[in-house]
Amino acid sequence: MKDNSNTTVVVGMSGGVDSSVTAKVLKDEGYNVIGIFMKNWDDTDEFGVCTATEDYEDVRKVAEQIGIPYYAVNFEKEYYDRVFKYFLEEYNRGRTPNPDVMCNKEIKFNAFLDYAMKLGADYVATGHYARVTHDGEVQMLRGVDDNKDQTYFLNQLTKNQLEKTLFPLGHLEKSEVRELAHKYDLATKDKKDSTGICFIGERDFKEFLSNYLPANPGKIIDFESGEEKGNHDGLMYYTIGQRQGLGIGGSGGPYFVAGKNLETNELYVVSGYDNEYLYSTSLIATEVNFINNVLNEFTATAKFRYRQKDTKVSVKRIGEDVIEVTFLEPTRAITPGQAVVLYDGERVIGGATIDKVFKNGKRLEYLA
Ligand SMILES: Nc1ncnc2c1ncn2[C@@H]1O[C@H](COP(=O)(O)OP(=O)(O)OP(=O)(O)O)[C@@H](O)[C@H]1O
Repeated sequence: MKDNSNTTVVVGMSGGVDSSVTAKVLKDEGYNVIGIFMKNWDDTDEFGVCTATEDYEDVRKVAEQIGIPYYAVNFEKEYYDRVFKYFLEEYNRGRTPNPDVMCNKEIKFNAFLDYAMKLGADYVATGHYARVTHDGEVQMLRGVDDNKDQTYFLNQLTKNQLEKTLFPLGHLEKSEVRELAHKYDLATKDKKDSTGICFIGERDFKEFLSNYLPANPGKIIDFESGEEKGNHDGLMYYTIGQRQGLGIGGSGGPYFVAGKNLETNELYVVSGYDNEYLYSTSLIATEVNFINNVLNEFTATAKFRYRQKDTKVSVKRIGEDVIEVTFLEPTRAITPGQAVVLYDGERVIGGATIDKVFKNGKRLEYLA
């Protein structure tokens, strides 16, 4: 086996099963492993109890079981400035941001990675379901577990960041990771998977957001007939294509969110899942990140949201940081603020933020 004892890896340990197994696997491969827990959000509840304390307690147990040093660092300020502010600004603009993408770009593979490098680490590792190849030019590949692949959220990582990153779980299925946790009897072996917003966790989203942005109720309008259908609680609570939570029934439904008008504070809905107003044919995206070099025009497959099959697209660079993505077939519920992630088979080409959406060359202004 390769001698890894001179290679130091800092593992981001969340107190969850995936990062526990990550640390164990690397330790067994002979690396010099350090576990670090990040605290990026003050989640003290109304009783003064902080749930991060429990997670850190799990990090301690696992680190002691596998025999690695561990500690906690605080990036609350970085998280607030670089992720949370952006998150609020995007909602304010009527868009649906993706805080997990920003969190990976700015915190896990930036603030945290820098911190690890200053400690003298050669690599950072996380329990993400993705693969990175280091022989030859660095490339990012999808995780082999189709159901867990997290490359959608990692699309903003650059070659420089990936060169210093290991994803030891990328070639495993989630079920195999659980089995390993059981085999090694790790303290987190039966811990439930976390969901929710990166570092902020699971909460009542509406209530949470209303603490930061004033909710401004307004009218719900049938986009096709102009008819008033009811009232909404604030445009920020709705995303394109959504059905649930509109609170409108009656004739003509079911209704789906088709757009927003920030000036009049109106929410546009249309009737029927497959309504033509929910479909578009191309988009313009900004904040483009290509991991490896690309041509100015190429074909690829794309994901426009996390849980979605790939769609065939053609891509054209139209500015330093701007691409135009044209879909082979009209596509439903393309949402400004979300990421478009481009793939060449298993390989991640890169990603960008959806900015403007078009149908047959005409901009869909109503999407906000
Ligand atoms: N608080 C944290 N401190 C350090 N690293 C973290 C933290 N939260 C997440 N990470 C790292 O990011 C990876 C992906 O995070 P995500 O929130 O998707 O967790 P997950 O897939 O539920 O994994 P886990 O089971 O390890 O919590 C984790 O496996 C871990 O390596």
